[in-house]
Amino acid sequence: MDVTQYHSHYADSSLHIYSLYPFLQKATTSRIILQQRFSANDELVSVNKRMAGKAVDKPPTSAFDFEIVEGVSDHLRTVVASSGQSSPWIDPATIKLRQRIGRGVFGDVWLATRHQTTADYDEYHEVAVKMLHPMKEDNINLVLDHLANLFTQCQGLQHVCWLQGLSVINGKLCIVMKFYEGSIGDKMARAKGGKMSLQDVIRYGTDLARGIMELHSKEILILNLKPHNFLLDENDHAILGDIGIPYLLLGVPLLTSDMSRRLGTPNYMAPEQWQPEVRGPISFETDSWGFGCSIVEMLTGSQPWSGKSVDEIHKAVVQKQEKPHFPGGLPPAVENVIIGCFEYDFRNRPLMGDIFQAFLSSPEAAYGDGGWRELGSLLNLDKLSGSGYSKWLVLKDQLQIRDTVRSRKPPNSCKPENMEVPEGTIVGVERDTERNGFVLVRVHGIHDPLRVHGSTLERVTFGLAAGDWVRLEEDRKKHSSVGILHSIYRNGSVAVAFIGLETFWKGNCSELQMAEAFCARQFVRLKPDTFSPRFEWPRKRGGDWATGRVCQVLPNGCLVVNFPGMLVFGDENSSFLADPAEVEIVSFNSSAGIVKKYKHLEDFHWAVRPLLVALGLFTAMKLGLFVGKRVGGSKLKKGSNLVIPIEGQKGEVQTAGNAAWLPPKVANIIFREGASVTTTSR
Ligand SMILES: Nc1ncnc2c1ncn2[C@@H]1O[C@H](COP(=O)(O)OP(=O)(O)OP(=O)(O)O)[C@@H](O)[C@H]1O
Repeated sequence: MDVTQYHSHYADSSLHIYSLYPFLQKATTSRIILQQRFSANDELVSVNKRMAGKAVDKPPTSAFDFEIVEGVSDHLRTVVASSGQSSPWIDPATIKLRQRIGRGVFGDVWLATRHQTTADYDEYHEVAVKMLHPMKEDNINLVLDHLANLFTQCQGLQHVCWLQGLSVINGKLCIVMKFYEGSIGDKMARAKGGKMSLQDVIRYGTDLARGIMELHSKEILILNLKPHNFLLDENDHAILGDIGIPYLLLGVPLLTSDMSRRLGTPNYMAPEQWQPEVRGPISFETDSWGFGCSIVEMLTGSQPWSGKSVDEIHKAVVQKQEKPHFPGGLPPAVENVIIGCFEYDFRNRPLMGDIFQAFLSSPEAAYGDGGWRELGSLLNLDKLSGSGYSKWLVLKDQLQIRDTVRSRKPPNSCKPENMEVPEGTIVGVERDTERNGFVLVRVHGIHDPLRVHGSTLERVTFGLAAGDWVRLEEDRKKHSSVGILHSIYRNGSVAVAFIGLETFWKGNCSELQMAEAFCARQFVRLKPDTFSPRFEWPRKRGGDWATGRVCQVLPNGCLVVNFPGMLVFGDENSSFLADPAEVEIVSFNSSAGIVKKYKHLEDFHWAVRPLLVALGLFTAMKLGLFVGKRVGGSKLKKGSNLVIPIEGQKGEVQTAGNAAWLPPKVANIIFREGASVTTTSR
């Protein structure tokens, strides 16, 4: 293929972008030819001059002396849109990189010039080019495919950075975008104290929530929300500058990758974002966390977790489950929604629509001059978040007439505790309280419908409700076979979270079976047929697998397990993860025989065994002394305390009182009988 064929090839808009890759090497040649054509063609110069108000005087001769047509004309936008854009391809020869303006984990951003020419006009425009880091050749087609899809999805979105096309320059994939005036991050850097007025935060926040909703409606997650990725247009509107590159590159190995930062920028990353296949999956609500962090930064002028290393942030967010601090005194709706953004379990966070509503309902006008009035000290959100289901979780499913419903189980519980509605059908929804109101439920055997608050009910479709534990009929190696159902639509399509998957598994409820539920405080051990568990699992002294206690259930069913029966020293890891498909529940009742029951008792606390051993010795001693005294003729009155002489001790010491050093549960077990044992010195 010669250069002419190559150009006509690209002109064919139906051409699929990844079929172009083998010919990219020729791009440099084609650029030279294009420039020669310009230099020789005075006609084109006069065409330029005819472009009202946007003419350039002479054609550029090098990569750095283009004259720029200010802004991006609507004309160009129309041309791009009307070209059908079935091929988003931009000839690399028409792009001149001028200056690098940023370097991120996924690539560099360049200020560049794009040359566009038709029979009627000839224009040079400033564009921004996001040049992705090099990747293995095998992956290029896959990423191009994703990019082409992203490009199509993003066309016409109002609050998202305008993508002009895709190209490959020097073998690197490039996203060509409109060049914007600057970012919110830049504006903050110039502002006093590095922060913004509440008025601006609410105004920009509303714009951004709109942009995020636009992308979410196309099933695109952004995963990299931060003030430097919020661009400002010529009308001072905030535009989403990152169109979900981390999401796009999910699972694609990059040649130069910092794995800890592959899924976003640490300061803004949600707990599940650090290891989505273990603590995930990532979801729309992952962006709610990033949005919350960005708003906090815009309000305070300091980055969440500023001054902490990546490891420290990981520890704070993922392990200690800490939340960023933010100032009080915000409009109540905004404050509530931001508190919700920092829920550890993403199901309890608001969706972007909820955030948008909260920002929209907080008119900045109510705050006078828009000055930031900081009321009180920083709020620690740890204290604010309550237990139980959040309002945001309940709002995610709107009940409708004819839905089958049942009472919701309390959170962290396997069994329903108050089944006011074991199963019923919605026959009425209160209209004036649509989003969070009462419903009428017809329950079998009860004459009149019950009036119940919608938040206490969950929808049951084909026998399943969100939150149920499910098993995939077909066993798949990559991910666990047991997971948690997150949503079930009325047509039976489902989204399930499984360990091993970074995003939801989507399918039909007919592929699922109910699975045994796990909840906090249950004891679990590896199933006998599990020889190499997915996660590290400790062994007892004898070499058998230890039994642990579930302290948390993650949204994908991953169990966080502690081992109270094992003594932990210093910094040793005290909590482990477990795949629910690999463990079984252990309980006193299910432990057959006295030996197994005793062994299970040892799982409650590491001190049980030494104490019982000590108690056994002690009892033996008591018995020995008693027998000795009987033999020696001394008589103890019935009911009197047993007195044990101890060398060198003065006064009476109640051993039961000494149980204060014991953990309370162990103390209860051992001293439950209320035996009074006294020691005294001779
Ligand atoms: N279309 C654009 N117009 C103007 N400036 C842009 C555009 N896109 C990005 N920028 C700016 O370029 C800089 C670098 O952006 P980039 O997104 O690559 O870096 P980053 O935000 O540091 O890292 P990353 O997003 O990869 O985590 C940012 O300051 C951003 O504001």
